[in-house]
Amino acid sequence: MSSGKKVVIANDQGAVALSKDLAEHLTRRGYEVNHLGIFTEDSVDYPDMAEKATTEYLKGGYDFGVLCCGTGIGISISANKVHGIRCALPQNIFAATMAREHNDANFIAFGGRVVYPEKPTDILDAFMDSTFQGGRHQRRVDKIMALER
Ligand SMILES: O=C(CO)[C@H](O)[C@H](O)[C@H](O)COP(=O)(O)O
Repeated sequence: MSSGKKVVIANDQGAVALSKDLAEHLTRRGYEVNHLGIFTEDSVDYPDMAEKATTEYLKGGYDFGVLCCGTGIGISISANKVHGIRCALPQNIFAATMAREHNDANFIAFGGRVVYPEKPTDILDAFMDSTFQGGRHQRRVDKIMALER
């Protein structure tokens, strides 16, 4: 993961308001945010947005990526098909912390039509303020990545 404070974010029509909130929050936290859209509720297909964001991320220089659709499910499934991407879909602050500490996730997904038990911005904070712990978790992440081959 890069040490740069740069994030790529993309969404479909199911999360226009949420992704705007998250992008603004990231900007307030000092991140350079590359928001690829969409910015209106005109219908797009979430795999296309996942592809755009992961392609941009893999060019390098990004700390992590954020993906949003109605549930977060379709866009995270799509992102996880891309070589080198580990996209988490945490349901709360605890899971977001673990996504980074144990899974070394490089993308986080949210659902704009989901009711979260905690503020999505707090869940995002937990993700970006946590660090991969390595050790036994490195072995498991290596095994995840070996599944791509
Ligand atoms: O991927 C999803 C579900 O897994 C998202 O919720 C999408 O945003 C949703 O499927 C889009 O639905 P829409 O009715 O076409 O807006």
